[in-house]
Amino acid sequence: MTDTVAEMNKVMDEADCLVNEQQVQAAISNLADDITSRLRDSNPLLFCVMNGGLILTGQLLTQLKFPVQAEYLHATRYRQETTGGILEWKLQPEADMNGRTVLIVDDILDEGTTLCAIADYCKAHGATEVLTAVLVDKKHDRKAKPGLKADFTGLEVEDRFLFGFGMDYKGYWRNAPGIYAVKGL
Ligand SMILES: O=P(O)(O)OC[C@H]1O[C@H](OP(=O)(O)OP(=O)(O)O)[C@H](O)[C@@H]1O
Ligand code: HPA
Repeated sequence: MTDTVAEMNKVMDEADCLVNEQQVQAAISNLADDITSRLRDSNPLLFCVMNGGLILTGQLLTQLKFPVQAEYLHATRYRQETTGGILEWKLQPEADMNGRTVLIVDDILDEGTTLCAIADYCKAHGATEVLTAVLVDKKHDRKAKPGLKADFTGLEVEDRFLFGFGMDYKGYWRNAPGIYAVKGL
């Protein structure tokens, strides 16, 4: 076993499970119901925010009960760190969003810098309405704008460094089937 694999297995062994798989699945189903009620007649263009939004988007999409046009974009600011830096666009959206309702789907709204920058980009490129959906909103008062919230939030979770269901710790454990907090962080 490589040192990294051993380290990451230790991270999981020592982590606190804050939300179990069943609770996450229930939150995703609730999100899907709320999004369906709000957007079923809006012909929205959905963007998955890679990489973290991958798992939520996949699980959400099959539960949305209307025809969805799904695309992706890639913006990142944490890389292998546990604090965020400057947002780097790795892939800007290619789809034409002029005159469209856009739904941005991501794993977490932490400080909210990422979602605000993506929403600004979409508005600047002609989207008439930009809505955001996240699995997790982290509870703290360091938001990019006071009181910042996503339009659709699955779960509110305490202010720890999280992994699982799309969220990574040093690039690992996005695949963890629950929401976990790293020991000591
Ligand atoms: O609300 P914020 O404080 O801006 O943080 C949230 C963002 O941070 C994570 O992405 P990250 O930069 O780690 O890239 P990744 O999705 O590739 O892991 C996460 O997936 C969100 O996109
Ligand atoms: O707590 C977190 N975990 C993983 N990725 C993140 N990106 C912002 N906050 C987090």
